[in-house]
Amino acid sequence: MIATIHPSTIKGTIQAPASKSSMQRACAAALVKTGTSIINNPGYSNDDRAALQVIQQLGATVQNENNRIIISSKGIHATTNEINCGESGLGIRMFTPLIALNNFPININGEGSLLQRPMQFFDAIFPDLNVQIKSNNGKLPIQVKGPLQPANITVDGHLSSQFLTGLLMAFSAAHAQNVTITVNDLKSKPYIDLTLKVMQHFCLKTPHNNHYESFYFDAASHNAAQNVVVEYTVEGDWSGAAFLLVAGAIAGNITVKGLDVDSVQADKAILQALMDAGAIMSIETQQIHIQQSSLSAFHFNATDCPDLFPPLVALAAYCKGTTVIEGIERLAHKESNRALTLQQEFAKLGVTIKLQDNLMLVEGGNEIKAANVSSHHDHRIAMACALAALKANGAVEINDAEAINKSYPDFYHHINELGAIVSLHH
Ligand SMILES: O=C(O)C1=C[C@@H](OP(=O)(O)O)[C@@H](O)[C@H](O)C1
Ligand SMILES: C=C(OP(=O)(O)O)C(=O)O
Repeated sequence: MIATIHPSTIKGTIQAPASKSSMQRACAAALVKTGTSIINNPGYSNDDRAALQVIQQLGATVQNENNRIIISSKGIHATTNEINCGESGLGIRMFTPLIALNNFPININGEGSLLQRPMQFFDAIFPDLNVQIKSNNGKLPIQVKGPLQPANITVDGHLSSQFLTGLLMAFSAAHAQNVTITVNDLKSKPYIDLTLKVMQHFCLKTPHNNHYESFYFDAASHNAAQNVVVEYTVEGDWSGAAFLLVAGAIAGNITVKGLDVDSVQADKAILQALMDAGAIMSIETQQIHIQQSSLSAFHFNATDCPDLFPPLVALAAYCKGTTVIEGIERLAHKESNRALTLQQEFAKLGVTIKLQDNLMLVEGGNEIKAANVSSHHDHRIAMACALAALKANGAVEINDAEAINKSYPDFYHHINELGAIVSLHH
């Protein structure tokens, strides 16, 4: 699909999408909990759909009912030996340790960019947890045979927090007692806060977090709250809403609803970047108002919130001066190599991006040019280019525009509802 975005001004009120980080964790927690769980405000991005599929293959039943999902689980009992996690990095890294709780061989695969993303963490750690693993040189497909048994281990957290999220869930499911996961150099820390928060909400045994350096499951035995029906409301998504807020700062006068300013989501940090850029905003408990203003270059460290790079680059393109964003090492293994794809596609829009050590330097404030760009099948690159288009000197055509379905299927509709001129064609 091609999305053509014409120069536009946007105004009005819009609801933030459901967070796939919150939704996918809720699916996993509902599977681990046993009994009945109710999920309100469910997401329906491709990653969310993949998570619902996986928990059913692991024995849960899922019922859709008027904007809520009812999940029943009797614990983890795989009903198949072939599980596909779609294109979701979190999905595969969170569910693989849960899949490994079964005692027979299961093949795990994925789709699209996920086939290129690193999984060697599992090759390194699983033998210490009684899990036999065969991988394709540290990539998909992989085969695991458990059952996983919690043990004291030391893991490397620098590549991704997602593997740790999976281990924390699986240790909890296996009723870990008196066991510690030690983590070196953990990145994306707030995502672990979200994992622990969801685990707690679902009454799962939750470890003590010792400054993100170790996670200790104490000696207490945990009686799963089988008969308690847990109700969970999926949080509004700061990662997707970051694109709306930046769109507002570039071209708007808009209000975004449904975001929790007290959320532990990493990408809530977009507010700081917008303030540093001089955006005019009013932040209230349940809504954020933001309008176009003159913007200036800023300095931001995105090491722990790497998904903000694409909207930050679109913002920086409209900020006078050179914006510096730290943390490009975190971008190499996302849906695309995002430092390079941002550099390549924004060059077509007339924006120079330099990559220097761990820094990205964006030269902003010049006219954005009409261009034909590619998403590289990366949802966040597609959305970043759409924002850049809002005040360009002509239309911007985005190829492979359907990539947005991975996290934010309503994105083009939402900006169109706000008045952006968008045409979608095949
Ligand atoms: O746990 C999560 O929900 C996520 C963690 C982050 O990954 P890393 O921990 O690999 O940075 C983030 O980039 C990803 O989009 C979602
Ligand atoms: C990298 C992302 O997701 P995941 O790692 O879960 O595929 C993302 O949403 O930008």
